[in-house]
Amino acid sequence: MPYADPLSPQEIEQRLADLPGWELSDEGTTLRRTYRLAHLRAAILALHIAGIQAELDHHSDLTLGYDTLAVAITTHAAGSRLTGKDFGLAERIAAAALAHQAG
Ligand SMILES: C[C@H](O)[C@H](O)[C@H]1CNC2=NC(N)=NC(=O)C2=N1
Repeated sequence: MPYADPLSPQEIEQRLADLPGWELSDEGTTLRRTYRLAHLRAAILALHIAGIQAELDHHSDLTLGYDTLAVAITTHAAGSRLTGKDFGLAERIAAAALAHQAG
């Protein structure tokens, strides 16, 4: 049984509409958003995200910058395509970022 099934382009557009500030990259195979916040606060948000990912057993690539935290999500087990798991994780990250007042 696959880890999760890839979403259709229509499903991706519908779910993306509920994630303001997030965009598709890599030919529609990856969800991305860069949050801007002070370095230490970005690191704390990354720690919060790591906890969510452990809970969901689904993981983003996080890049901590000087005053940014960049998030990239795809489902490796689906051949690096977008699945419902990616959007579920992105929705949880968006809620966490709001709580951390990340812009
Ligand atoms: C065994 C475990 O469920 C898998 O390795 C999971 C963990 N987290 C994952 N995260 C992501 N983004 N893609 C995966 O394919 C994936 N696989």
